[in-house]
This record gives sequence, structure tokens and C-alpha cells, in this order.
Amino acid sequence: MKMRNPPVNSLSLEFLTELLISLEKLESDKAFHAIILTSDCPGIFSAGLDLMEMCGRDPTHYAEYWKAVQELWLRFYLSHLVVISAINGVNAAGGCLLALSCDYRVLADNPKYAMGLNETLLGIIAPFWFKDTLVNTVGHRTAERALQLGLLFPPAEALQVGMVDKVVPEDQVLSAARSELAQWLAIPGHARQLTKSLMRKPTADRLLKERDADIQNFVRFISRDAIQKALRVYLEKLKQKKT
Ligand SMILES: CCCCC/C=C\C/C=C\CC/C=C/CC(=O)SCCNC(=O)CCNC(=O)[C@H](O)C(C)(C)COP(=O)(O)OP(=O)(O)OC[C@H]1O[C@@H](n2cnc3c(N)ncnc32)[C@H](O)[C@@H]1OP(=O)(O)O
Repeated sequence: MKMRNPPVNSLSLEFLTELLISLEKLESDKAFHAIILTSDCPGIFSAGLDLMEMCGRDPTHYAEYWKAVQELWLRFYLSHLVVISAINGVNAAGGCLLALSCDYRVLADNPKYAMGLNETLLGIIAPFWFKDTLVNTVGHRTAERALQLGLLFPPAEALQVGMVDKVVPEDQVLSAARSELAQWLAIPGHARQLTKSLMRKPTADRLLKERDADIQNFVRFISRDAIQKALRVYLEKLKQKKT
């Protein structure tokens, strides 16, 4: 699955919906057993959630958007397919969440390709299920520091803290993901799938039990004047970078 939403693969409502539909199609076709998730945007895996979806819109839109973000995470996190990410670019916040929801992560060895949950740098908060997904991957202490500081880890550090499983030269990221896949596909499918569910269901259930409350919290939080101002300032900084 090659993500293509130029220029930065931001996860707009439309793009989230496209990803969901693609995932559902692959999952319902018995011929498919695995996905390699990668990017078609040079140097960028994903810039995360689309800030334009969270800025200057009305509460109904925020609620619809957040429901789609939840849905994408739940579907990827619990997918019965083997999902491996071949991370071939910078990968921020919501994009990093997507990679953390995969079964295995290969990152291209380029110092520009940092990844992490950098929400605090924008003046926003990583929701509890983003946090849980990170804790499940790197452990509590590393997650606590990374989340508070909004750290984006370059490849060597991402490997060292366990955020990714392998770092390889850029031109080998897809072939390394394919080689890894062979090992996962050699395991009897039902045993692997049940084990995945055993490991992940408690985390997913936390959100499933509080889904509506989580949407309401998001809408309340993102609608605050101070948060809207912080997002506008951040977007402005991104644009000014060019001048
Ligand atoms: C107490 C109660 C608590 C309740 C809590 C409830 C909920 C929690 C609340 C909120 C949580 C919301 C969670 C959000 C998670 C996210 O994913 S936020 C997004 C974070 N992403 C980033 O910080 C990345 C920002 N982008 C960049 O750093 C760079 O763009 C890049 C990816 C490194 C690429 O750099 P490059 O130089 O190649 O490109 P440009 O920067 O020039 O960008 C091109 C173009 O794209 C626009 N853009 C970039 N990123 C985004 C984005 N994420 N969304 C929308 N648009 C983006 C950029 O502005 C440029 O636009 P142009 O100038 O018009 O061309």
C-alpha cells in the first residue's frame, strides 16, 4: 500500500477514508495475507493528521474527522493481516501512530527521516490511545519522555529505543520489509492472528469503550480558542519556513 497524498501525505478526512477503504478491500480478499505500508511522496512517510481538518472548522466536522481517525487506528491496529511499514521518509505524529500500529517497522537510514509523536510541539496532546500505542512499543519511561518533549527520533535513536525494528540503507527499505514478511507468513495464520489479538485487544478495547467520550473530548479540546491559535501559529511557521 503506497500512500500518495502530496505534498506531505497529511491524513485528511478524504485520505483517511481512502486508506480505510483500501484496507477493508485487502482484508476481505482471502488471497491477501499481508500489507507493506510505504509512501509514494519522496522523503516523507506522513506529516500526520491534516492540520487543516483541525483548524477553523465546526464541531460537527471535528467529530466526523476524529471518528475517522479512531476508525483508521482501530482497523490497522487490529488487522488480521500482517502489516509491515517500510518507512521511507519523515514521519510525524498521526503518521507515526500508523507505523506504530504495524506489526514490524523498517526505517530508511537517512538522518532527515525522524519519527515520533510530536504533538506537544504544536501545543496539543497525544490522545490516550496514541500514548498507549507508544508505551506498548517503547515502554513507559521512553514514552513519557518522548511524549512530553515531543521528540522526533532520527533512525539510530528510533532503533535504539525500539520505535523501529530495523534501520537499513534507503534503497533497501522495501526489500528488507519483504524479507521480514517471509518470517511472519511462515507462522500458521490462525495462531499468529489470535496472538496478535491477545496482545492488542486490551489497548483497543480502552478506546472502544470510550469512543464517544473521546470524540467529545477531542471536539471540546480542539475548539478552544487557545488551541486554535496554537495550530494557526504552527501552520504559519511551516509556511514561513519557505521564505
Ligand atoms: C485535557 C483534555 C484532553 C483531550 C485530548 C483529546 C484529544 C487530543 C487533541 C488533539 C490531538 C490531535 C492529534 C494530532 C496528531 C497530528 O498528527 S498533528 C500533525 C503533526 N504533524 C507535524 O507536526 C508535521 C508538520 N509538517 C512538517 O514538519 C513538514 O511539513 C514536513 C513533514 C517535515 C515536510 O517538510 P517539507 O519542507 O518537505 O514541506 P513543507 O513543510 O513545506 O510542507 C508542504 C506543505 O504541506 C503543509 N503541511 C505540512 N504538514 C501538514 C499537516 N500535518 N497538515 C496540513 N498541512 C501540512 C505545509 O503547510 C505546506 O503547505 P503550503 O505552504 O501551503 O505548501
